[in-house]
Amino acid sequence: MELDQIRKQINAVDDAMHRYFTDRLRCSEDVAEAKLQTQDSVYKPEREKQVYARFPGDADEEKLYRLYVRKVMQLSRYHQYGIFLGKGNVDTEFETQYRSVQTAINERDTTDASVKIELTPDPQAEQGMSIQDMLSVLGDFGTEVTALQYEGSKVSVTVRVSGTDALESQRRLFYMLYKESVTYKMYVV
Ligand SMILES: C=C(O[C@@H]1C=C(C(=O)O)C=C[C@H]1O)C(=O)O
Repeated sequence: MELDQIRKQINAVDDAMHRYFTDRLRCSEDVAEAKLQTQDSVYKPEREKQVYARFPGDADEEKLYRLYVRKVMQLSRYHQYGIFLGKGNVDTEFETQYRSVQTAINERDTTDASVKIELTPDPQAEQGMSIQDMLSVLGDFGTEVTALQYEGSKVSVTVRVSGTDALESQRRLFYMLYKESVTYKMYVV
């Protein structure tokens, strides 16, 4: 088959995947609404395990599909955190930390600030993401990581935040890290 023809097929598959992805995200929105009603949490590791378990094979297609679905679920959670925050549903502890970072950035002469996030990821990822997942998500959304330190079970990630607008645009990302870590502290350095 001609390369052009195969690429047309790929485009058609991409169109279908885009439609399915959007459908899945709509379902995820409905789940978020239901969770908001019952004050339930976004991340459900047991459910995610069930999702993987439906595709248990050892073939490359199955293994790669599980990795793909992993990313899809990460984005699905990110989307749900957006819905939670959009409805003002945010943990007080996070809000306090976020506000003090905001104030500190406001009080600076320059807009260029570094925010240090000290967190403890769950080694078994029962609570959420591993540090590798977190770095991957930070990278996905264009957050610049300027330092990374491992201190026992804790990790310190320093990120560049150029002003309060930049902070606001990263709020959801930081909230996701907060919700999916065992401990979380962020401050301007
Ligand atoms: C959609 C849900 O929320 C989260 C996202 C999931 C998904 O995208 O499949 C699965 C479990 C949760 O971590 C859910 O709880 O079903």
